Amino acid sequence: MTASSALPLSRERAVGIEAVLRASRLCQAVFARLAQAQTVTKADLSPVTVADYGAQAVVNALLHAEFPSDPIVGEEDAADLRADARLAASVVELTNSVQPAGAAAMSSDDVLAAIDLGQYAGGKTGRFWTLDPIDGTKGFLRGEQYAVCLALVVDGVVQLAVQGCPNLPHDLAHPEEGRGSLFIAVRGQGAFERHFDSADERRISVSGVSSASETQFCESVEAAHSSQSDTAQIADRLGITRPPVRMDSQCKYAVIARGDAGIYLRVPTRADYQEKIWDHAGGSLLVEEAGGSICDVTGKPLDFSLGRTLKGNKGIIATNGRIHARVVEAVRSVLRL
Ligand SMILES: Nc1ncnc2c1ncn2[C@@H]1O[C@H](COP(=O)(O)O)[C@@H](OP(=O)(O)O)[C@H]1O
Ligand SMILES: [Mg+2]
Ligand SMILES: [Mg+2]
Ligand SMILES: [Mg+2]
Repeated sequence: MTASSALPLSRERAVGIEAVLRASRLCQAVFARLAQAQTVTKADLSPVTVADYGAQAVVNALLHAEFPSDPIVGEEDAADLRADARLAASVVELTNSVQPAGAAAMSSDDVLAAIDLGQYAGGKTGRFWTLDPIDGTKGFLRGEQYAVCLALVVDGVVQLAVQGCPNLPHDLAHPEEGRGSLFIAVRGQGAFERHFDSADERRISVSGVSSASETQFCESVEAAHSSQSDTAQIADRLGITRPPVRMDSQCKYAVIARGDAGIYLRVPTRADYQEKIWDHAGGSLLVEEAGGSICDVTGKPLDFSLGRTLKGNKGIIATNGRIHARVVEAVRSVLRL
């Protein structure tokens, strides 16, 4: 089923899908070409690859061509590329490799300027896009899960999500049967999945389990991003006996939205860490539109209106909805909140 063009945000939805598919193709090409993608280290010590820059250039350029007055809150900026001509040249080559046939090639200046369109501050009025060109860069580098995550925020509320998950199995129990899904949600219109090789969409919904002990929970692979000792205690308190599903990136939101797991926990490892809006905007809408619930570890709704970070929130709890209150109670009790 495909959403009718009469529905709200249908043009944004179609452009978002095209942008995320192009960026996902670019990332897959980088991984295939470079066993060890060229990486540089940003000030926060997170790895960033030529694919992160290229994917941000591709998405921003298309958004800017279609919606020239919409600002963009993107994770990356071109400062390191301006200081490294070789790195910049490989990003320019990559960006041009996924432009449609017949499109004029982007110059180095065009590509760097497109990346830097992502520096908007965000906030509570008007509309802006938020982009994580590769969420889960560490997963990408390991050949595991990562996601290209795009969302549209209007007056502080997420209205559209398009998320590409190139390595995600169509069926987690049968990874050999195919990988690569796109997840799409528009507020009020439901959540959908389509495979990379087909335009057919199917509506997805969260799992129907009504007891937390019967489900599995997901969390980060990286122990520095979420406290795995706290989540083990929370799982214990909920009577969950199955091991956690550890997965990088917002693919975790997709598997909650699709009903593969019932709970996603992200428990802060440091008091001063502020979650970034591009790490949660799209995923949170996917879960809500699939029938689930989301809040922070204190039970507060996520607030995307405060700038580039979720500075009013700490951590994340996303569930299938039916078990939400019970999970929030267990998290608060273990974390003594
Ligand atoms: N100390 C920390 N706590 C929580 N998240 C962190 C973190 N340091 C980095 N991150 C974020 O965790 C994201 C990956 O999420 P996950 O752990 O679910 O795979 C990273 O996104 P990028 O890979 O886009 O940089 C980064 O923004
Ligand atoms: Mg990063
Ligand atoms: Mg991220
Ligand atoms: Mg990223």
